[in-house]
Amino acid sequence: MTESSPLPSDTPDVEAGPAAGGGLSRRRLLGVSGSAALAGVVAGAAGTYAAGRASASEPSPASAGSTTLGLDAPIAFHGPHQAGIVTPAQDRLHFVALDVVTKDRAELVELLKTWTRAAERMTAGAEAAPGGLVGGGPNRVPEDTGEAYGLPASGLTITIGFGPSLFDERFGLADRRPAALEELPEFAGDQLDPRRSGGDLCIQACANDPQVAVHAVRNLVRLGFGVVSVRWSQLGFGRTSSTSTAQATPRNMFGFKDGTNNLKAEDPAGLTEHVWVAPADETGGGAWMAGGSYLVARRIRMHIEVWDRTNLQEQEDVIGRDKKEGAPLGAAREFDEPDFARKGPDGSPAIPLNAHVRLAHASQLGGIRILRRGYNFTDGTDGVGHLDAGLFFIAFMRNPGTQFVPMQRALAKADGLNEYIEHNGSAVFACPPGTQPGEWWGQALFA
Ligand SMILES: C=CC1=C(C)c2cc3[nH]c(cc4nc(cc5[nH]c(cc1n2)c(C)c5CCC(=O)O)C(CCC(=O)O)=C4C)c(C)c3C=C
Ligand SMILES: [Fe+2]
Repeated sequence: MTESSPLPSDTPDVEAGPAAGGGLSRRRLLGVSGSAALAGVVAGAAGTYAAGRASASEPSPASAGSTTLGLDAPIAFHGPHQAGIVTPAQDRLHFVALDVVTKDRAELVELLKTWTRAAERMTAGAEAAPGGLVGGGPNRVPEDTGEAYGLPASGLTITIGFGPSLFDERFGLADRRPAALEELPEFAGDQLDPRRSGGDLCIQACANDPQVAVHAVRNLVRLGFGVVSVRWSQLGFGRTSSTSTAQATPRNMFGFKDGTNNLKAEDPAGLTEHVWVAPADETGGGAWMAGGSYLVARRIRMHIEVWDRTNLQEQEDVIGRDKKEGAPLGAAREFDEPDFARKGPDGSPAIPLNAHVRLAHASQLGGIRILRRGYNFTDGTDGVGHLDAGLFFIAFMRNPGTQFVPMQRALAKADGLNEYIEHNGSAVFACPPGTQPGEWWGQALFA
């Protein structure tokens, strides 16, 4: 975190990614004096990364690690899409859903402008506002809360979304609500808690340092005092997806590799087809959402004490992959294609009919895919001796009604996992496209 006022000059045609493959840190940025110099460093670093992604030196999945991915480095804020969607998933999450408490449209617009400027700064490794920590002098409230001062940018991304409830009568947005932005229907088995669901706005802050992610949300909430109030929030301590082939697949709280067959940044055709809203999408929301994406969040409690008393064969049958390697049952390696027709030694399907990966696979769902970007969570205990732990499921897609909804319906109906999990929070948001320098989040929506 630095004091200077960066104006990150990004490469608009490059997907948001680590702006410096070699680990540019806030400590190194601290050695650069002046905002122009800092902006130059960030811009140059972005160029380095853009060149590196296509080069032969890109890390292989096996070698992907903190050094090669530059986990301290800043991620480019500007671009055609918001960062934090196909950005290689960072390790930590702070997600917050907010309600707008003002009735004044102008106040909301002003906040979105202020938030955009603060997000540009914080993702570049700077304080939320110039002179944040102490620059206002002893008689003023500091403009930055301070807990990330001296920490590197840590790959921070801040992604904003607009919930269906924002498009009611309050702000004159009713006729701008995309048809795709509907509250999710109730699914079989849902145990949703309204205190963990919904919201007018969301902010997803991801970083490789939890303090940096929490600092980002805290400062945006602080800036929104009197305009927005926090409805619910969720911390995530470990990613449960890979969104880049350069990342090793992480494990979820059931001990299984999660994110193997995910959409990845290196598959632009797949992202165009399944993730980014196209200008011509009739349900997408029109021009203001083109290049954006829809975010579905589900807080899924995992009954790990029950799972931990379940034998390995049953665990693998429920998922449809082996626990150690992550290979589809009947195959040998993690990235082998699942063969759903294959029979096991006893003549029954090698991947059971109610296995999670069979029911969620595109081949069983008319080609539907989503980009998963969830996090493990543990929120203490439930008062009767069980960990309140699970998966904070986040997924991005072009249309929740034709992607998440049919997929979750299929899972809710037959998934063997249902015995071990419970969905207790739910929300959907429209994440507008990325911004260019000088623009602000949602500018085209409020135009
Ligand atoms: C509606 C979408 C999904 C929900 C909800 C969901 C919950 C959930 N998943 C796991 C664990 C795993 N999921 C895996 C694969 C997988 N999951 C979904 C969708 C949802 N999961 C998809 C589309 C896929 C890919 C299927 C395929 O094409 O093969 C896997 C296997 C590894 C992988 O490919 O990621 C695991 C493990 C849990 C524990 C969970 C709820 C708590
Ligand atoms: Fe899954």
